[in-house]
Amino acid sequence: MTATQGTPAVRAGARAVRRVCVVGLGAIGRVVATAIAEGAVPGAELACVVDNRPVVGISAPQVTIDQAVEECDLVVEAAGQAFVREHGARILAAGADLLVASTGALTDDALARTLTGTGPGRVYFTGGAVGGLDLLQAARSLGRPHRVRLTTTKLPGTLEQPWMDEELLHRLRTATGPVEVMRGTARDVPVKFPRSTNVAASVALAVGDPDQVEVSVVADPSATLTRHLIEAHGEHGSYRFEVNHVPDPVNPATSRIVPHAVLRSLAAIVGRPGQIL
Ligand SMILES: NC(=O)C1=CN([C@@H]2O[C@H](COP(=O)(O)OP(=O)(O)OC[C@H]3O[C@@H](n4cnc5c(N)ncnc54)[C@H](OP(=O)(O)O)[C@@H]3O)[C@@H](O)[C@H]2O)C=CC1
Ligand SMILES: O=C([O-])CC(=O)C(=O)O
Repeated sequence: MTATQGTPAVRAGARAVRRVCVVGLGAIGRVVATAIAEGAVPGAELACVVDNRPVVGISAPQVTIDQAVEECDLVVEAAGQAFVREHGARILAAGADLLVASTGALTDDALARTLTGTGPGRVYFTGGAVGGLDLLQAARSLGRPHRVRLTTTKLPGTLEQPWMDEELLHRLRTATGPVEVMRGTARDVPVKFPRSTNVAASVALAVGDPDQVEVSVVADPSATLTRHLIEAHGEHGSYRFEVNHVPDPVNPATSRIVPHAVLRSLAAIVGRPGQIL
């Protein structure tokens, strides 16, 4: 480090307030954008928003994604896996960082390679609706766990998909108790339920291997709370994290906690001196 680089003034300058764009102003993005605009995240200001539909009630300009990459230096994605696939690399190449909520996109090895190979922007993901990922990530350095399992239980209506046949849809719609609608790995499942099982991909990112995470997706008409149960066992220990979330009232596929998890992730990325991060 040179003498100039080491001066407090220059170091403080490197921590300029981050100009944030929120993409997707739905259940997650609206809460996130509103909080940033209100100054709830020290170190971040809301520069602009991007959405497919006209946005009202947010005090930042709505722009195209092309304009956004010019105007911001951090994009918070709350739009969907397709957005990450389509625009992720361009955002990073333009020099903006990307905080991903739709982590299911990242279990595509080719896309993950492209994103990790593109810069100077950096890719972050939020833990979103699940907890314990920091510990699973830490445990990884002691060796891969033997078994990792995620069981996600949601209201049947939140799990209906265009690819489902009549028989499965009928089972979902007439269920009087829990029905397993898919069993697979964290590589297969988030692709099949792109708006409902990103959590599987988030667990996989923590564990380091989507093929190692066994996932069971359960529809349960009595699941007024969305449940995610993570179980991991290895030589170094065993872990069990269970969360039960109130769903968002407008989009019950998404848990109400998720925008707040995104805000927490953002706060850690843009953290200011004077905060314990
Ligand atoms: N990591 C986690 O734990 C979780 C992750 N998620 C992820 O976050 C995403 C957003 O969730 P949520 O807020 O509940 O979803 P919503 O459907 O409530 O909102 C998404 C918004 O993004 C818009 N949108 C979609 N695609 C684009 C695009 N290419 N460009 C601009 N705007 C776009 C949608 O518009 P339109 O409706 O017109 O397409 C909609 O307004 C989910 O799809 C899911 O992938 C969700 C929950 C938990
Ligand atoms: O919000 C949740 O509980 C989980 C969710 O939709 C997802 O992972 O895509």
